[in-house]
Amino acid sequence: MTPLSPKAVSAPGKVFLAGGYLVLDRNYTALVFGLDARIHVCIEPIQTNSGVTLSEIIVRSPQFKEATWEYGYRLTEQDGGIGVTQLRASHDLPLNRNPFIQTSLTYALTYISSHVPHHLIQPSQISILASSSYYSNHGHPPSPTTPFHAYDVPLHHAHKTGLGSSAALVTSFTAALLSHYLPKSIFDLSSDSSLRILHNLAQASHCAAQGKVGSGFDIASAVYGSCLYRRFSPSILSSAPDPGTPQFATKLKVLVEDSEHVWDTEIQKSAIKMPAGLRLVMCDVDCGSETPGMVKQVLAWRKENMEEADEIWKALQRGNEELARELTRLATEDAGPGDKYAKLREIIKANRGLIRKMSVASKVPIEPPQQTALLDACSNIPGVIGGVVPGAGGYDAIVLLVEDKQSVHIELKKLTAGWKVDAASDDGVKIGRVGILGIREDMVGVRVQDPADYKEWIAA
Ligand SMILES: Nc1ncnc2c1ncn2[C@@H]1O[C@H](COP(=O)(O)OP(=O)(O)O)[C@@H](O)[C@H]1O
Ligand SMILES: C[C@@](O)(CCOP(=O)(O)OP(=O)(O)O)CC(=O)O
Repeated sequence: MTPLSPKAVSAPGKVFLAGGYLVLDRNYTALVFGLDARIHVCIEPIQTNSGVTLSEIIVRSPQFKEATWEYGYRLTEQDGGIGVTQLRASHDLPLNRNPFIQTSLTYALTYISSHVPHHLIQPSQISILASSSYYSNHGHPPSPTTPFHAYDVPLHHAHKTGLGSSAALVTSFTAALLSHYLPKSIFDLSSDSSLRILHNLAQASHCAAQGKVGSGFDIASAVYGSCLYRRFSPSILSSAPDPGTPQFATKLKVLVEDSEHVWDTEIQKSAIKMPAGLRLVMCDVDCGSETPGMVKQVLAWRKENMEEADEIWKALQRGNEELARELTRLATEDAGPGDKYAKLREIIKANRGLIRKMSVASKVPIEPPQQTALLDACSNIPGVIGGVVPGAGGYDAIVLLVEDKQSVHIELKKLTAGWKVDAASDDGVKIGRVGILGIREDMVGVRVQDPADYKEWIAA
């Protein structure tokens, strides 16, 4: 049997600029930017000398300690798809689980098995490499020729910066498997229909691994890059088939290929652009406070206060659409005389006002006072157009829209380096060090990569 050729794929992280909470409801949309922080996945056949073929797939994250996951796979009965079992490296070691990897593997292999005979799914090894901005841990590139950092800790000690690592991982991992095992006539990342298949399959895997149906904006931006996003109806995935149950393989194929035309996701790539001369800057804010359950709390408040909430939701939706329109106008038309960014500044300011209104009314720290102070200080720097607390909000990040100039970067560095809100504010939360992440927006979604680029990371 000729071995399949190695393949590599990467997918971007995201920053949710506008539409947090609104996007959970299909009546509203979100503005999501892809980032130049990517998760790369390289897959290659395992060379077996003995002629014995074990049905085994080995996955590694070579940047981290103890980050190897080995899986056995087999075709299950009653069209239940491919069953994937984690193998123990040694009897006395506990199983180190990675539900995002195991679930994506189960879903992708099951989908692949509905197109190619099971014996063609040959063993492989898969390597995962993530841009250093996904984690705030201190790492170092092991050689001058690699952009990736090695960390001295296991993955569960990595501090996430919130760029959507699991969505970028599930997307690039799924894309790498499909590209490796399926012929190009069935799956080809340069075709729109394959992107739709990847999107639907990655959404299904990500939801199953998370154990909940979110809005799916992070998978959408990992596949398509920066876009205006309207979610799919949640019932599409809440009624999705379960792995291992009879007919899982057939039902998953129908769902992923959308034979019944149920997917109502809307992705508008052309509706958002970044004007030349502007860029996004992301800041990571150190804070001891976790804010679990924010989504639940906001939705519960909205349910109880529908009228007031709808007023804010509608005004924010108008503001978010205006923001997308103005960014696109500046990117495509000649700006008139005067301060060409004046309107953009006003729109961001007004939207922040509405977000604070939402925060105060729901008693959820979406833009808490500590972040208001930081955003206001940054916005006063010449060349900073404005900023917001991204996504669900909270204490741990801000995103700024700035003129792409050295002077702006220098002033921002000065401000953030000296920033400390020591006095605990009313809510008792102190925020500490503010760091600028070395990343910016990237319009491109999932991308084919050259497997040769990862050679030094891949164990022989
Ligand atoms: N480099 C990596 N290698 C393997 N798995 C990873 C890697 N980075 C992230 N993950 C997986 O994604 C999970 C983090 O996902 P999640 O908690 O949803 O955070 P995020 O907001 O970054 O998506 C990790 O627990 C791990 O399972
Ligand atoms: C509230 C939300 O609309 C947006 C949350 O955006 P974040 O970027 O904060 O999300 P995480 O990556 O999961 O931390 C929930 C959703 O859309 O699912």
